[in-house]
Amino acid sequence: MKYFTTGAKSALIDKISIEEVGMPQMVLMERASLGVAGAAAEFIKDKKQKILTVVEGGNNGGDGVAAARILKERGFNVDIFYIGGIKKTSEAFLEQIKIAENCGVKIYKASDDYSLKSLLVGYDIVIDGIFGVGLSREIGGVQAEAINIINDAKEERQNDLAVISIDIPSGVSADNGELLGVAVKADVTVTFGFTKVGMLFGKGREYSGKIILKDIGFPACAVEKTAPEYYGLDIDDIKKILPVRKDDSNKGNFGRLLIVAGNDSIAGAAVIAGQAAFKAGAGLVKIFTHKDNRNIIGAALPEALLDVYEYNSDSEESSDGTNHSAGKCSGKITSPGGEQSGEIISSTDIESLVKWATAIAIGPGLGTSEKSKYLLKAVLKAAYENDKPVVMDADAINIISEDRSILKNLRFEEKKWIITPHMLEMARLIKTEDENAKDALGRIFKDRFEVAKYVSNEYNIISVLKDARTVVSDGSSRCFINTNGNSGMSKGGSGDSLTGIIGALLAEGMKPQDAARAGVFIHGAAGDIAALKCGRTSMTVTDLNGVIDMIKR
Ligand SMILES: NC(=O)C1=CN([C@@H]2O[C@H](COP(=O)(O)OP(=O)(O)OC[C@H]3O[C@@H](n4cnc5c(N)ncnc54)[C@H](O)[C@@H]3O)[C@@H](O)[C@H]2O)[C@@H](O)CC1
Ligand SMILES: [K+]
Repeated sequence: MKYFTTGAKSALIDKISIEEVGMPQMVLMERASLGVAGAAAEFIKDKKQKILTVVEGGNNGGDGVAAARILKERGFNVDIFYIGGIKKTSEAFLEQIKIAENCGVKIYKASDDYSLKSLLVGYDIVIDGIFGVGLSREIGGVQAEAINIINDAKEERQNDLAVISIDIPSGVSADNGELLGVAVKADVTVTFGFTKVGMLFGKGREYSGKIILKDIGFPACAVEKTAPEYYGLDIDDIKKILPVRKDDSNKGNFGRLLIVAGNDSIAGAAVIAGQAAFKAGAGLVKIFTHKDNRNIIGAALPEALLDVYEYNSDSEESSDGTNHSAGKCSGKITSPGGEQSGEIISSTDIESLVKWATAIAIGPGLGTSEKSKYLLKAVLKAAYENDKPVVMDADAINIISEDRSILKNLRFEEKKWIITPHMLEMARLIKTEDENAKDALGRIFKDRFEVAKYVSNEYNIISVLKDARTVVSDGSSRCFINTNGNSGMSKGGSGDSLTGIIGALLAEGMKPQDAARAGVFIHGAAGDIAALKCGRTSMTVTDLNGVIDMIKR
């Protein structure tokens, strides 16, 4: 397991390490600077290249000054530009300036009328030590000017100017990846102890470039005392929570997943979810879908069991009952305004389908018509009454967004169900009456963890907030952040695949929180293998589904 820290948590780890454990600040700073110098030396290679370390007067600047001194001692051609615009310079920074001057490092001060713009022309590399995790508000004035000069020079000179940020690109919020006014666009960021949460998401991710994580010796007791909330898992952690597939077993040992998906003439989502479920290890998969999909799904996924329903609206001739002799009526549907009515006819009633399953996945391609609403409500009610785990995605979420009482009325004592909205679906799910989806989306970007946590507690379920980095919340203060996966997965069907994987893991008996975390991890890892095999541009969800089993091996 690895932790990710916010700005406040990083500062607290510093503080406890220094004030309570007794680590001298200058020791931590020296180790941080050695880390920066080492990473920079590896990146630079040609010692003739000229490096300009641009600093402010906080501890991030202190790291910058110390790194410049270490690089100089190692024979690199390095100078410092000191902006000098913050009110309170840190003592460590001032001490580092003294040491650097004693070691003969040239320091250009803006207060001596040196211009960063003119100076920068003569340099090949910028080391950014302007702000670190102490950044607390929008950047303006001289620091914004310096950052714009660096970014403009980078834009103009592209690969002829490299930018290395210390700890976090100056201007990126360590908490959510948003830019506080302006931010340095780095090629490389050398970060200390823990990757900052803001470097994983949105602009923060883009601006960080390649992230190099350096252990600078924060004592474990200091870290534990701060109880970091955000964490990631690696393949070994995931393997520990996956069910063991014993040799002495049969298909009945690996669960029965009921997938309620598809709509008249929409079969693809059900096929993708079913494929993924088999690949993720489900013993039996039954798809419950519209009768029109029978032949397509039967041909595309012959290993799946299939149960179909027929929908007769009142306006159709077949609604006279004559066609129903072979079927059981699952329910009559009337829209609230009475504008649409009809009935769902299936050979197996919904209660029996749900009872057969060890878990249920519902939503892919389901549609949002009255018929789809009826199906969702009937399946969830039966699942609730029969104590079955459920994963809900896509149209299931869209329907719930319109009528949140569906979920609110089915609250278990424990969190047994999983919901997997992407950012827009989440926005629809949380938006208040006087808010539009765009504003709700803005709230998610500001604090996705809080939103995921809110949904988890509001409905007493596990929430999986899907994005380039997916977050899983069980409603506690701790959140899992998944860091694998790639842009090749941003394609139609990707969510259906995740639903199938999570459904399979639930059906195999995993706890919902574990099924959600492992499902998201397996999905991302399979996406990475598919990208290696086929390339991000051309990989498809079928390619991803095809390699799911490789992660479980
Ligand atoms: N404290 C420690 O012991 C260590 C700190 N380290 C470094 O120190 C950094 C944190 O240092 P600091 O806490 O001094 O903070 P920073 O160096 O990030 O920022 C300096 C100061 O700028 C001011 N400031 C914040 N936002 C501003 C804005 N928008 N405009 C103008 N001024 C603003 C604040 O007063 C802040 O303290 C880390 O990111 C890391 O690089 C490392 O040396 C490891 C050890
Ligand atoms: K920085």
